[in-house]
Amino acid sequence: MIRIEHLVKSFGPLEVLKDISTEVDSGEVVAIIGPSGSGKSTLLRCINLLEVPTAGHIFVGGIDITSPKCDILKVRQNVGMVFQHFNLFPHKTVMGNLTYAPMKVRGLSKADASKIAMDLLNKVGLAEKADQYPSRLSGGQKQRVAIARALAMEPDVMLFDEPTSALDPEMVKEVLDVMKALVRTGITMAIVTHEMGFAREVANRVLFLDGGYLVEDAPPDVFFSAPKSDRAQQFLEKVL
Ligand SMILES: Nc1ncnc2c1ncn2[C@@H]1O[C@H](COP(=O)(O)OP(=O)(O)OP(=O)(O)O)[C@@H](O)[C@H]1O
Repeated sequence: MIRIEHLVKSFGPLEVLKDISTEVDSGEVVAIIGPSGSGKSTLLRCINLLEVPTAGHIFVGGIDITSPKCDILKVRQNVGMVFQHFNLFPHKTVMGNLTYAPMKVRGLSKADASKIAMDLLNKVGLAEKADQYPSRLSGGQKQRVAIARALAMEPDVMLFDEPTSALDPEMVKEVLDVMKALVRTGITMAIVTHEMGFAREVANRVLFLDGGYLVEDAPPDVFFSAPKSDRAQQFLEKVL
């Protein structure tokens, strides 16, 4: 579903991703972990072109999204993203947040977009909040709306950039539970996370980045119990 070939990303003279190659199969769930500043968010953001790679290629569903001919809006339609700070539209209701892009970008009628939105709000347990504005919601509820909003575009791939980092501890579980339910639907997911227990439980693979290098790419049982590199061992000693 996603193939990354020799990806390099620089910000001016600073090379933050260094020759990264990996693949994510359809239905796979990949956790991206590593120390602060190692390039995790930048890697994720390259997959929907929020960051434009400096070199290398990224294929999503067989399409080279790094080709100059590629339509960025089409890519983003197929690759949903959930951010740490929710990024909901503050002046739209929950329903308005969910129906905006499906109507504007996918050209759905209001009735069709509303039906998809209501199904999703039921799935994330927030149907009764459809007419509320984001400012009236808790952080956990906002993040569940953000997940539903991304899903309303019916993407093939979902990207999560530290989706629970900005939440109070008691709200982390409700968001992780929604994500676990999503995993069971078989959608392809890439998740930058500091939640090691969650990564261990739901991911098919762990990508460990350090200093812009993809240092390890392994199943969670292997990575967490017997990391190959010193760098991953040191990291795990600090976080587990
Ligand atoms: N837009 C930008 N302009 C310049 N430098 C950037 C930009 N975005 C990221 N960087 C730098 O790239 C490096 C990698 O950042 P990135 O946010 O990808 O790391 P991360 O592993 O996600 O970190 P964290 O866990 O702290 O979020 C850092 O040195 C960061 O300062």
